Amino acid sequence: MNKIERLVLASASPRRKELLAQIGIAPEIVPSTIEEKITTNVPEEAVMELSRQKAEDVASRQQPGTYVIGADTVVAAGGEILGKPDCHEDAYRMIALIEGKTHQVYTGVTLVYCGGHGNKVRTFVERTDVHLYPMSEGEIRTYADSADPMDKAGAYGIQGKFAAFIKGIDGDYNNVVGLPVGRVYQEMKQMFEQEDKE
Ligand SMILES: Cc1cn([C@H]2C[C@H](O)[C@@H](COP(=O)(O)OP(=O)(O)OP(=O)(O)O)O2)c(=O)[nH]c1=O
Repeated sequence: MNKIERLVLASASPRRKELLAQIGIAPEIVPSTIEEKITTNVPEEAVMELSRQKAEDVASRQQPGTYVIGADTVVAAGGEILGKPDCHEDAYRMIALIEGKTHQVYTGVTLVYCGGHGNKVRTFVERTDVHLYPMSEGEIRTYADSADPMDKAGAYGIQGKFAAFIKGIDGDYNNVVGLPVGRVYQEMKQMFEQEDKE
């Protein structure tokens, strides 16, 4: 992992930056400015598609030798894909849908290596199942009216006050917070090894 000439995180999410910092990676931050477009109802495919759009948008403005990381997180519940809520009412609706049950969190990640002769792209998706305790109407209302849900997929943050309602998870915790850093590291390592062979 010491061969990176330049690493760029195509994300405005402070959580993703912190998760990379936790494993000793300090990328430059260049958030993507594209309008995100989903062309599928399958959550795994949607997050991979969006992570790729973000990473490729930023990669198109980078010098050769740069690695770019793009990511996207959604919650899937009751056949619906839940992104960030539009307003507090929307947050209430999302939390009422997921309380007392199990839902899935998917994060799609795309790594782009900007080569001199075209880019190399690697995309993958990580899933975590999250089990929630039942919530009263008052608990849903208080949480939905707070600032916490507004910038988060599914209208909750496992890392904040919402922890009071988390019964357990199956899978990677960091994936729920927005970036499965263990998997990202392993995939980057494989990408570098491939570069070395070529
Ligand atoms: C479910 C869940 C999501 N989230 C966050 C992770 C993501 O930052 C956010 C989902 O929005 P995203 O669109 O994936 O990312 P973003 O808008 O924050 O940043 P960018 O598009 O620039 O990359 O929800 C939590 O922080 N905690 C949680 O428990």
